[in-house]
Amino acid sequence: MSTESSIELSAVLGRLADILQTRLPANGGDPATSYAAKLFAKGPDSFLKKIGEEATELVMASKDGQNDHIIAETADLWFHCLVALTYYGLRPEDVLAELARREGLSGLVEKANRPQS
Ligand SMILES: N=c1c2ncn([C@@H]3O[C@H](COP(=O)(O)OP(=O)(O)OP(=O)(O)O)[C@@H](O)[C@H]3O)c2ncn1[C@@H]1O[C@H](COP(=O)(O)O)[C@@H](O)[C@H]1O
Repeated sequence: MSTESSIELSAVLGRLADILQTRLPANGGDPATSYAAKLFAKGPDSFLKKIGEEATELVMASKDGQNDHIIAETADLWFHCLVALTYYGLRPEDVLAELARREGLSGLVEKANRPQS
């Protein structure tokens, strides 16, 4: 992936997070006109349940192997994850920073170095 498209990726997520911020009850989000505001008004169980559902739908779409369906379900999952991040006062940039921190660190090595419990 080129640097340009990765910058656009961050920009899209950042813009969506900015919009979600305006949907919080404290910022005047209106459940009558906004799906995100409706989720925030209902409370965390509403969007946490959606994350579970969308993850399951992504698994099923992946099993079917239809790319457009996989993309749509991933978008739904990412959207609801962003709703959760916003609710908990976090930003997509926080997640991207964590992924950047992990860059080049093999998952196998990281797991082997975890403290024994
Ligand atoms: N990216 C999205 C987005 N992706 C998915 N969705 C909604 O997420 C829901 C997904 O739920 P399902 O597919 O399960 O549909 P459903 O079964 O009818 O949903 P439920 O009734 O079970 O809740 C649908 O209502 C989609 O429209 C989204 N809603 C909003 N956005 C973005 O968020 C912005 C703010 O949206 P509002 O808060 O509605 O103004 C929009 O401008 C968009 O950029």
